[in-house]
Amino acid sequence: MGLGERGGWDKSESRYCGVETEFEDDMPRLLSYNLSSSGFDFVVAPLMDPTYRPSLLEAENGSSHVLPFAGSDLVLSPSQWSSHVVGKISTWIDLDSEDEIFRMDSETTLKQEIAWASHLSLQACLLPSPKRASCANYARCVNQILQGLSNMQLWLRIPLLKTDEDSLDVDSDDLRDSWELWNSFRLICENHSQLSLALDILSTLPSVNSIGRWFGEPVRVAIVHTDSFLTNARGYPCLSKSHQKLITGFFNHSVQMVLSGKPLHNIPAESTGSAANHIDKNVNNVERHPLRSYLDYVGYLYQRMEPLSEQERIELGYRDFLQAPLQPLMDNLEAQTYETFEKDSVKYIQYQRAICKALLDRVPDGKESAITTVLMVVGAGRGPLVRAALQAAEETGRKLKVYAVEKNPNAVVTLHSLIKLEGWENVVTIVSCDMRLWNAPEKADILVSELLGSFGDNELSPECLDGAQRFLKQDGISIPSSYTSFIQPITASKLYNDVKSHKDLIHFETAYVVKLHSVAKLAPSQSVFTFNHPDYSTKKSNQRYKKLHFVIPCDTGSAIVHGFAGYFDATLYKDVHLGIEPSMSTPNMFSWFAIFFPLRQPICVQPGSPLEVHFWRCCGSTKVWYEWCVTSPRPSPIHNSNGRSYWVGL
Ligand SMILES: C[S@@+](CC[C@H](N)C(=O)[O-])C[C@H]1O[C@@H](n2cnc3c(N)ncnc32)[C@H](O)[C@@H]1O
Repeated sequence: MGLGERGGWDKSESRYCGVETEFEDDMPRLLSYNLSSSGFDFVVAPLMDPTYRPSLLEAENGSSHVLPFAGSDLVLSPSQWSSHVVGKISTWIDLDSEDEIFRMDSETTLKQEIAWASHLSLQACLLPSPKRASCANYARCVNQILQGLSNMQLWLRIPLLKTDEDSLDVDSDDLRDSWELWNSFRLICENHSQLSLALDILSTLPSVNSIGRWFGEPVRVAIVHTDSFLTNARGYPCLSKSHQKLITGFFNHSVQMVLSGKPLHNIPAESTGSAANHIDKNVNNVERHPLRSYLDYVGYLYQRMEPLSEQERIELGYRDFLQAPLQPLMDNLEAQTYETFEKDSVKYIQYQRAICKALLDRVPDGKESAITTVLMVVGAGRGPLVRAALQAAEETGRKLKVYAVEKNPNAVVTLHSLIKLEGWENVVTIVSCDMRLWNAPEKADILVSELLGSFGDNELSPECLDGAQRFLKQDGISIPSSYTSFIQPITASKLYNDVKSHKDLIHFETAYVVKLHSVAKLAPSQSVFTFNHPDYSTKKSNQRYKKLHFVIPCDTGSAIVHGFAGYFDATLYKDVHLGIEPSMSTPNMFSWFAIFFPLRQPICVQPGSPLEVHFWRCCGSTKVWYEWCVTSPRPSPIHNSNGRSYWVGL
């Protein structure tokens, strides 16, 4: 059973699907019935007889009773318990009941069952859904248990439910938005990383926006009820298009499935065996598990998914993994990093297209042999942009003189051998120097650079190009000619917990490079800072300040903001752009992941009411840094004041 976090969707893995069962005191029988021939990977089974109440038993037997657990620990091997059984905590418990005896019984039972599950080394227990909106005592007790828990996960069961605001009485006590229930529970439990979610998928689904929120939450399992299934023309269970999309989304996020409920479909006794039918037929007439056709359908949805591309496979290990940002000026990149960049052919194709257009604008047709364009690649690395420039010259028939300027002496070694190998000695001059300090022997027509970070200007492209602008002709062209950063609020429980695990302020005030995956994007991104090159304005400054208002769509419901995802888009030249802002990202380009600006305290936002955010780009004599804060719906502290935690050295 892949109950821990899986790396992600992978066709070579077996699927992980469990079944929810009734209490059965013969555990080995329960397992053999549901697993071996029936195809499930694990059972979600009650650990204790549901008729048991501590107070009744104590009254009858005093304290010397044996708890009515489902068999002793000896009935299964430790690995069977741990791989094939998820403990289902008694559903009758209500720790917020008005009835004190019942409440005490509930607490005792919860603790006894979890203690037993820990003794068995189960990987997870399913906690029943809170019975009421006010569930402080339940959450308090679970939090207490979490403090002493070794590795086990607690999956809080929550129905996937959100009603339209106007479809309920104002005074009704009915649950309107189950996310609120989850949110208050996990806040009381201080976002404990071993508290996660089991979502009950019902026959009616909430809006797409509202479902989207859950993808930023720690959903471990989706419990699909048989009554959520429709019936296809052949009498077999199937799911609506929106349910299919949801289940596929869960598969993509390593969420396991559990089937629950009684079979509601009368499967035709005889199957035709038609190839068009996706259901795996029981040709041998062996008695089938009553939920087998439901399991087959879920398996079919799994198999039907597009396999991951090679690039996605490579990136699997980076998903939702916080990476320390680069210090590109202070540090020198390693060969391995250059190699990764150089594999991204899409990036260089875009640069080549931009350089072609610039060359054609610079040198009109008919003047090809009369004019030599001086092109400088500043920050040339190991030479891929030099190659792109020379290919553009060949493509357009323009004559080129190239300077390759690079401050990393190790990359310069590679540049020298590349130029020899390619026979570019007569066209390319290598300059081993920081572009801000170089005294160029002549001025450039075209200045080509790629000094961009995930947030555009965060690797100090503006400061470096300010230094290089001195040797660009007055009418010269900079590629890129501009770049803009973007942010959007996100729910990102995993990232938040990872930042929090460091237990210090520094980590909450650092921007991380992350391959975002299990996040909910709560509103469209908005532009933050733009830089244009060249920039001859007299009051030029690279300091920036921007105030932004995000509005969470009304049908989303309330949501929690753990921080901001950051992106960039760069205009290389005219209509040639390159970037990672999701709505206009360059397809198949992989050089940049997004950036993540965390918040020290997650902020809950109501739909329709604005989230006001401030971002500053600050510049000192030795460093550049960002500061950020939220002012509405409630103020947050300023993050990274004076660049005390995170900065980029000049
Ligand atoms: C992101 S890499 C790009 C390398 C290469 N152009 C490519 O596309 O693969 C940026 C390069 O610029 C260099 N660099 C950064 N700041 C520089 C500066 N001020 N002067 C010269 N080179 C610089 C770095 O050492 C690094 O090799």
